[in-house]
Amino acid sequence: MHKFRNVKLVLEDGTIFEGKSFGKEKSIAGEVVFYTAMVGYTESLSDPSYKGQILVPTYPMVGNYGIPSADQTEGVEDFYESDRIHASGLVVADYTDDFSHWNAEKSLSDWLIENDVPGITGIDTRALTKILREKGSMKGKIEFDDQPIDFVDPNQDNLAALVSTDDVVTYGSGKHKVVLVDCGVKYNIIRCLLKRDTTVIRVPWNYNFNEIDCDGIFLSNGPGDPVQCEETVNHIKEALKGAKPIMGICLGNQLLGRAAGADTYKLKYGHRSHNQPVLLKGTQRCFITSQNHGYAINQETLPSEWEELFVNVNDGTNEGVRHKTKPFFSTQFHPEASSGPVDTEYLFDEFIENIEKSKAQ
Ligand SMILES: NC(=O)CC[C@H](N)C(=O)O
Repeated sequence: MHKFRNVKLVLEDGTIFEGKSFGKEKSIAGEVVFYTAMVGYTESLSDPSYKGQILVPTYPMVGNYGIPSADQTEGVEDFYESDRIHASGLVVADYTDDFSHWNAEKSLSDWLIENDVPGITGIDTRALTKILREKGSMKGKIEFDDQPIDFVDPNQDNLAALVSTDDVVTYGSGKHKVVLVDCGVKYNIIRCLLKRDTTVIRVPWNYNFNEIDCDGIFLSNGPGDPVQCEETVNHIKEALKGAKPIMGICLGNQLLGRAAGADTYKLKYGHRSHNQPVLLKGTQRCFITSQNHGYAINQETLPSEWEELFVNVNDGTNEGVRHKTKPFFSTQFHPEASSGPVDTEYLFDEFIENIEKSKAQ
C-alpha cells in the first residue's frame, strides 16, 4: 500500500508543511503555484502548460469525482487535455479515495501513481496560498525523508520542447487547413478547431510551419518562459510578413507578442482560475475566463501597428493582442476553457471567419 506515508512539502523560503502521501512515493522539485478553480483536477493535471509545476488547488476536497474514461474521438481523448499528467506534483488539503461520478473509472491516487507523480494531502492550503500570494510563486519540493533532493527552477529549461509533439500529426478532414504549432497544446483546442470544419496539422514547436500550404495558423498554449521559444518566435516573425490568419492562446499570445516586438515578463503569482474577468478593449463588455499563466506581455512595449485586445480587470495586465490591419490576434486566457467557463469560445468562430474572408480574397 503506497498511500498515506509521511511526506513533506518544503518551500524555498524554508517553510515546511507535513502531510501524507497519496501518489507516487517519489521526491520531486518544481515551482509551487496555486489555482482557485473549484473543479478540473483532471484537466489541469493533464494540461501540458503545468509541466514542471507543483499544483496547489485551493478548493479543499479533491478526488471526490475520480478520474474519467479514456474514450477518444478522432484520435483525441474526450476528457483529458493530453495523454498524461504533466504537473510534477499535487498538494491538497483533503484527498478522498471515495469517488463517485457517472464517468469515473479510477481514483486520482491510482492515476497519480500510474503517471509517477507524487501527491500530498493534509496540507493547510489556505496558509500555503497566503505565503505564495505574499512572496510570489516559489520553488518547492515534495520530499520523502529517504529521498532528499535539491530545489529546481523549471523555467530555466525549454519546457515547450519537452511536451511538444515529435511528429507532424493530422486530425480531421474539414475544409479549412489549420497548422497548429504545438508548444504543449491542450486537446480542447484541437476539439474546438475540429468542430469548425477544419483539418488540423499539428507540428512540433520548432517546425518551420511557413513551408506548409495552409489557410490559417494556430499558436498553442504551453509551459515555461516564452523567451525559451525563440525558434518559434522567429517562424512567427516570418508569418507576420504575410497575411494568413493567426490565432494564439496563452503561450501563443506571448509568442505572438514577442514576434511583433513586445516584451514579456513574469507575474508575481500568475492567474490560475475559472473566474478571471477580462474587458474587451473599446467596449464595456466583460467576460469571465479560464486562465493558467505565470507570464504576460508588457502592453507598453507593443509596437504601433498592434493594439491590446483584452485587459484583465483585476490587475490591468494584458489579456490579448491584435494587429490593427491584418487578421492576427491572440488571447492570454483560454477560450477553449476545459476546465472553466466557455463564454469566449466564439473567438474560434472569429478565427474561422478570418480564414473564410482571406480565402475569398
Ligand atoms: N497556459 C499557458 O500557455 C501558459 C503560458 C506560459 N507558460 C505562462 O505561464 O505564462
